[in-house]
Amino acid sequence: MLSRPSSNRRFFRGASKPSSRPVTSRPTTAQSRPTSDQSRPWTAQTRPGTVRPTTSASALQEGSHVIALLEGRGVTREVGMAALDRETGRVMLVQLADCQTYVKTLHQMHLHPPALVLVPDTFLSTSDASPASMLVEYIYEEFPGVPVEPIGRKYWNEIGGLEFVSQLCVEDDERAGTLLAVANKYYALSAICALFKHAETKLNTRFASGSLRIRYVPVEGTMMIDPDTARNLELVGNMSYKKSTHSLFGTVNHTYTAMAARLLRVNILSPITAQTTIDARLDVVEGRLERFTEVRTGLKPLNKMDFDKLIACLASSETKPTIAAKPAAARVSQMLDLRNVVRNLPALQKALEGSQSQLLKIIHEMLSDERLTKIERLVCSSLNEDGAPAKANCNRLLDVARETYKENVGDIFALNRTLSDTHGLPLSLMYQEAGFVFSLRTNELDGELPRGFINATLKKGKWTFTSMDLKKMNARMKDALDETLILSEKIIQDLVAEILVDMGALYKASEAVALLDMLWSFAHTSIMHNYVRPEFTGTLAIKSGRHPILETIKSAGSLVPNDVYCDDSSSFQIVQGPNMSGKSTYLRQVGLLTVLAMCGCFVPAEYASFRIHDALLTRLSNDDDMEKSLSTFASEMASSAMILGLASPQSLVLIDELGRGTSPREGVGISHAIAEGLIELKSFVFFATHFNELTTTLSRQPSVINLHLSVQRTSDSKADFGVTFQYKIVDGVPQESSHYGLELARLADLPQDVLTEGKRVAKNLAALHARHEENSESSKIAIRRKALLRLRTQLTQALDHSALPDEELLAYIGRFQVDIAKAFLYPSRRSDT
Ligand SMILES: Nc1ncnc2c1ncn2[C@@H]1O[C@H](COP(=O)(O)OP(=O)(O)OP(=O)(O)O)[C@@H](O)[C@H]1O
Repeated sequence: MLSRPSSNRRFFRGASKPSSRPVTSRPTTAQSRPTSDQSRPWTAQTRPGTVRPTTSASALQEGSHVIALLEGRGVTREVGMAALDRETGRVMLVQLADCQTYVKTLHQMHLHPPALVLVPDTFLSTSDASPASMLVEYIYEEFPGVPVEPIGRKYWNEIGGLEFVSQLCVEDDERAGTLLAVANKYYALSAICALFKHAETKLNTRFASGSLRIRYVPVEGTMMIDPDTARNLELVGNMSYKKSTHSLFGTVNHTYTAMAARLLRVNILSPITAQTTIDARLDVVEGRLERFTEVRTGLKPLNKMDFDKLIACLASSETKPTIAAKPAAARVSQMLDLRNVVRNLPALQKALEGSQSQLLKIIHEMLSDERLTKIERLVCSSLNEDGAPAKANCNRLLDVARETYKENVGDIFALNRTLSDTHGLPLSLMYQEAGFVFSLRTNELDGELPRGFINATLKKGKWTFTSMDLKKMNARMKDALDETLILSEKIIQDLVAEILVDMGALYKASEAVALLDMLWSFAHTSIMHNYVRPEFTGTLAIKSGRHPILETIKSAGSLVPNDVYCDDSSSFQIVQGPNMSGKSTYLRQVGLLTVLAMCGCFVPAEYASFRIHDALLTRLSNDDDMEKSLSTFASEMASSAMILGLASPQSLVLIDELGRGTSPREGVGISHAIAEGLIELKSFVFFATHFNELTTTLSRQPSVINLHLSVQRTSDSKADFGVTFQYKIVDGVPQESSHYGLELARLADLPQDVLTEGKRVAKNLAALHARHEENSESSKIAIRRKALLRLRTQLTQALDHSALPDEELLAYIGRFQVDIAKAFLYPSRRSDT
């Protein structure tokens, strides 16, 4: 899917007003969906299954968060958000200034997929005269099926929010920082207040004091990837293939624990921007994760474990506690899981002992917390191997209840023996939900059951029945059993209360294991697929880069590696080539490799250097616009507006074919205008287009570079359109004489004289165009400008990143002199690459 439906609404705001909707009903985008090939863009015709989503699939992962959102009414669109993961008990707070399309808020919501969204009641539509807020409209569109619930305005209270944070936030090293960070965040605090009020009153859940990991997330520390981009690049999921591995997440996910898989997902959707942190992660992966095997052995017993979920279960309790045997049994099983976790941590800690890497040292330290040993001792000494409380003597009442239970069971067996003797029948006992019953095979009963037996039923060749005495004994036994469990629950509750004091250590251990597991997964992937360590130099330079998802799908050797080079002097790259030549794949590869590198993972290439980007923004062609019955043009314009609004010099922008939905002349005009806007912003832009004219109209811009995907004419009739796709990126504009469109026309059996005339006109036009270009004074100026810009970038690069000795550096700089002289003396020898 990809289109931001609401953005289109914005685009046509004058034409149609968003409809107001009742709280529970959600718009169905499928209603007026056209058939799949109706008005399909021509470029997408025969593409075989590249990994591409085909349905809206807005939820990249099943939601488990309750998200409370509050928006300021001012011009700045300040949004506060509090998200509680119901499964893991993590709470995230964020406050940001958003734009008209709420792309940042939606991005944060995708990072914490919602199961329920809470908004102030005033945000929802009450009548046609008072429509729902735009933010709510966007949520309906982006997360169809997720309920949006109104919460009374009085519950959105800043002071109440701060009280909740200071009462519930776990006592650890980050607590003080969290309290400080949220102190002046009015919207985020109000949102958390409404969230916990809702948890108490509607979800019937209360959290123990100091038991939740509440964090304030500064949005600046991560690269912004809008939800459409995440879907189009198939970062965490794809809808074309059933196999979940056909996504970036699937490609690098070899994690054992659930926490690590979650961490990986969040990292891929919002990679980090702190270079020191990225480098620390890369150091670990480069050492191929010291003691790779030992770490794996330590992680294996934790397979599928979710510490966070476990800790959250321990920390939460029902607001109206029901003392019953069932929750008691669940508590016992949670304690057993906790025991497994704490028992297995020392193996991991040992595996990291004496590590060289700074990050591994920190993880080792987090796992060496003495409080973990204390918890282990506490749990192990409190539970038997079967999970029953071991400290029998610690509670006399429990002793008595257990004895009574045993006696009751003994009495039931004695009754069975007595009745068997009295009636001369081989009676046996069976345990059912309501307690014990007598049973007899049909062939063991000759005639009728003796008097005194009741409720006889025949099932699968067996009679089962009971007696009044047995019923009474069952009732006594069940009472004793319930009493045992309830008393055990009390003991476990006391144990939990003791553990809760050291909750911070458990959360820390969970974080440490998640990070270690994720890094192990990175190391494993880079060994398996031969990835290399990326550098961060400010220049995007990739040698023989491979599309990481395509690499796992294509047969060995069939994937063509490609190079990328982009710096300040070549920040706008026009990528051309006929249909199916690999343009989209090339663009996506640039995006995917950047994401991998910024997560701290190695990348599939022979060499790779990146810039740290603040945002990855894309307009990638997709078929889902059709499904959402949106005009291609409207969708393109909406995403372009979003990109122009958010892009900065630090952004990476990928645009695949603009201007498809309008006339060619308008298409060129609009593409040109958008391209100029992006050039001015100085973002790194990869711009795939079929409009040859752009290479001319943009040629005056010194930072524009032309590239194309090479194809070769072939006599092989089996080859597509009489050409072979080489999927290789090469410098410069494609040769006008190629005329692949005419080759295609030949296949369609156009008369020979029409083809010949077509070729003649196309050739003459190309020659005319080339002559004009060569002689034009302005094109000479453009070439000189380019040369100067390149010189400046090369000199800055050399200053910032060169590790060459002085002499070699001088020789290197000397070569720039030659290039610049050539550009000024022979400007007509174009070298725009
Ligand atoms: N480097 C490559 N190595 C091998 N196969 C590739 C490579 N790049 C692309 N392909 C294959 O070529 C097909 C077309 O690629 P892609 O969709 O990127 O082309 P395109 O030029 O964007 O096409 P269109 O203009 O029709 O959108 C895909 O199925 C893909 O698997």
